[in-house]
Amino acid sequence: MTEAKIIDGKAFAADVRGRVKSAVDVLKADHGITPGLAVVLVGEDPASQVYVRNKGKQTLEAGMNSYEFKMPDTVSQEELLAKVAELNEDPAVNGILVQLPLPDHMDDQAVITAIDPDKDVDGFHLVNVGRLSVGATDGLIPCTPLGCLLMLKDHFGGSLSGKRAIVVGRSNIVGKPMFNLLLQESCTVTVAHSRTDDLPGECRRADIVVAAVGRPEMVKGDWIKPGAVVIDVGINRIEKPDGGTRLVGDVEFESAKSVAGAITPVPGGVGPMTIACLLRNTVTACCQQNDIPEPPM
Ligand SMILES: Nc1nc2c(c(=O)[nH]1)N[C@@H](CN(C=O)c1ccc(C(=O)N[C@@H](CCC(=O)O)C(=O)O)cc1)CN2
Ligand SMILES: [Mg+2]
Repeated sequence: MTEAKIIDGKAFAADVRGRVKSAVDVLKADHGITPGLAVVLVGEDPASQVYVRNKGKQTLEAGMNSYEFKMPDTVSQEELLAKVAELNEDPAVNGILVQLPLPDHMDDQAVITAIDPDKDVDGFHLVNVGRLSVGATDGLIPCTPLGCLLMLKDHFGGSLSGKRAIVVGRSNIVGKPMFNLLLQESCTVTVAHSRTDDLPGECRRADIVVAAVGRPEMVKGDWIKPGAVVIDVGINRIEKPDGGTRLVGDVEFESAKSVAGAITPVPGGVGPMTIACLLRNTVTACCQQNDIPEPPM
């Protein structure tokens, strides 16, 4: 058995960003419009600070306007909601993202609900959840599942029709939207979770495994059907024997790569696609708000 193809998420994301930039160039040249993305960060979580900085940097590199708002973790939910309301009304802002997780004293869903669904470039608003579940074409799709789908479609040369897929994990942010996207692509989809009976057996039936449980290296190589495509959404920091730390996914990479047909690594797999798809969603939102056709991306 040959080793799996390693899907290079970094290169793939760079390619998506290049296509987003070309689309932005078209919007500027043909319509005089520059898309704008507003990102709100509450508190000082170190990982969130890095993600928000990268979002701002990549937004500018794609030729779009970036607006960054930092609020202390002592800010009240009312103050955050007032900021969201202001961004909803700002015509220069086409996309709004509130970085998660929010501090404990805030209700994530209440904040997401306050975002104008047409500017909800995270795709987390109930209106966008509904649009995705009925297959509407005007919805905004959550960035991480969209990134997974783009990589899968590329791998299979476009069509996923008839593939047996399993999504391990049922979160609102990844598992459930991933289920809907794969179903829309005419896959036969199983959603597995902590109560699933015989999880290894369920995984072994799948041509596509999307692991999004948040448990380090839980999915083992002998759970994978030979030749299957494995998309690892997990980002888990674990301790090394020498006391340092390293990032691992939800899949045991070494054992899985000798069985799978293709596999995404961690880091450098799905992660970079999240921000690339955020930029893509911002262009999509901008085109929808201005009633102009979306340039190919
Ligand atoms: N409002 C949102 N909050 C959060 C989201 C989101 O999509 N919307 N997703 C995550 C964080 N996130 C972006 O916000 C994100 C996570 C990871 C990566 C990434 O590129 N990861 C790298 C590894 C990075 C590292 O070394 O730690 C990789 O996997 O290669 C990008 C964006 C939660 N919050
Ligand atoms: Mg609309």
